[in-house]
Amino acid sequence: QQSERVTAQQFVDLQQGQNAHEGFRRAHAKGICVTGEFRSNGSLTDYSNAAVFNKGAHPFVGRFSIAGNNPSAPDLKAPVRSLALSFATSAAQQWRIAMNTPPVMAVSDPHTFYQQIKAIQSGTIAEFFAEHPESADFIAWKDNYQPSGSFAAEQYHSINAFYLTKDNGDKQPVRWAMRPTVNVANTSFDGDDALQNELTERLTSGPVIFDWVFTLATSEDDENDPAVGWPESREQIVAGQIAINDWQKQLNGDCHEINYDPLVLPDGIEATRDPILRARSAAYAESYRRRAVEVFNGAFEEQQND
Ligand code: HEM
Repeated sequence: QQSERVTAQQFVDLQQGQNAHEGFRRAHAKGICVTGEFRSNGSLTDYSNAAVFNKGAHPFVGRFSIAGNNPSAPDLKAPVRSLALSFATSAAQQWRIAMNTPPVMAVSDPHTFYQQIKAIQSGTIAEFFAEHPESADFIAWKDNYQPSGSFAAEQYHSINAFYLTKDNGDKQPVRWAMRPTVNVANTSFDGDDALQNELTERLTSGPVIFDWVFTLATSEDDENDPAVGWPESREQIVAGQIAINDWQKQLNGDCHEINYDPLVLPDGIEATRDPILRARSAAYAESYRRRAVEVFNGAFEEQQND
């Protein structure tokens, strides 16, 4: 059955909870800014006009985060870890990407996702899953997922599909993932900032590298449904590697004022009709508007004078 429709404001009200943390993102509130470059090998230029795929190095401003609305939450307790990237090849050609550790969502539309968040908050998620057969792929992932000891050792997924496009009208639906190049089963870091501290320590000895892997859908796959995984036999193309070189604390870092809106796309990448993408864009804008007003009104004045 179709869930009741919800607005971006209702989403953000629900996500921020009773006591909003002023000036912070209403979801993925705890994070760390990073910078680096995408070293493109040029292998996607047959599929897309996006300048980012031209062979060479393309800088980005990124952010590792954990899901949740609390900017001081314990890193190792979060069920989902995330990586966001922002490429700006020119003022008009920007690409904002926000990825999570699960490869799929548990539901296919925003209104049902709203009900899922309510179920998590009220402790009834088992009942929710029992009533939602479309959650099967998500649950299969969740049951096998072992959180690693490092942001560098997770695999981050686009979840939603997009089109790679060419000027001649060719359109290839894809999902992508950042595939880690290190294996870190556990960490010796503890405390609330274990993952951030592990990352900053790791970066003192060199960049953190991921392979950027694109999976090409066939006509058998529904690119508009983020809850259904695609068969492992689908063709994959490694477009190059992202290399993260440096970090900044989020409050004074370059990522803080970026809204990683998944509909900010350059020429050569287009949105699918997946309704979650529109809901994300609207909710991120609402969250951004709230935090921007609070920062303007002095939410961080004390911290910035430290
Ligand atoms: C309807 C579904 C969703 C809603 C309503 C939603 C909502 C939000 C909101 C309100 C923010 C804070 C934005 C800001 O203030 O800058 C956020 C951040 C984020 N979301 Fe979502 N989200 C949804 C689905 C997803 C999905 C499917 C993914 C992964 C592919 C995702 C990944 C992220 C990440 C990584 C961030 C943090 C980005 C950053 O570092 O700034 N979200 N989300």
